Amino acid sequence: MRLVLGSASPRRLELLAQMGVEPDAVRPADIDETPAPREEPRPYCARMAREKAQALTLGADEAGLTADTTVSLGRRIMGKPEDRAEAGAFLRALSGRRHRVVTAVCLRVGDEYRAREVVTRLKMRPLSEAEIERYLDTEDWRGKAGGYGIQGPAGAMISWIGGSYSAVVGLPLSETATLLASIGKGPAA
Ligand SMILES: Cc1cn([C@H]2C[C@H](O)[C@@H](COP(=O)(O)OP(=O)(O)OP(=O)(O)O)O2)c(=O)[nH]c1=O
Repeated sequence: MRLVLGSASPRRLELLAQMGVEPDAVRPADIDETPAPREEPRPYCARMAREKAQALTLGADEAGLTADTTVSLGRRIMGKPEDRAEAGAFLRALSGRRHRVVTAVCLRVGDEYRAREVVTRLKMRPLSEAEIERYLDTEDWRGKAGGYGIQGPAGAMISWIGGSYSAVVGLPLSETATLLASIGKGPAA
């Protein structure tokens, strides 16, 4: 069976490569990422991963892998910031607080959807306004949920993590390996 990665994220491709998996094709799935009224972060994230999988066009011999990463501060959903001002607002809200990063991964095989969700807890140390502005200047926040990337300069802002580092970066390696094993692929096959 061929594996199609339904993602435009270079991180997801790299994380697959880290476990020795190279997809046969990469087909980014474009969906509407607007949360529903009062939708909570975890169900929202699971719905996004599933809708990305549903949006994929797959051949009969193809399985599709998609994922979604969402930062959650209490019930608040923080997706990819629209602009610098929104990234700054996210960071000011996260500064000195604990939050969660939810990553949902979905494997579509025919009309069957096999899904996993991973919740990682993190603590961001208090950030000064000057530090936030310097980070925003790096542009590293672009395209990253919550307006930060733990794998870049923002790694120095995270004082504690409980859960899966790879899930925060975009793909939980262990759970993805389990899903891929169900189609005979990856390190756990
Ligand atoms: C919190 C955090 C998120 N991110 C990234 C992972 C995801 O790429 C992004 C969240 O956006 P997503 O909507 O999950 O993914 P995407 O739009 O980049 O790609 P696609 O939907 O095509 O798969 O934030 C980091 O790289 N590091 C981090 O520390």
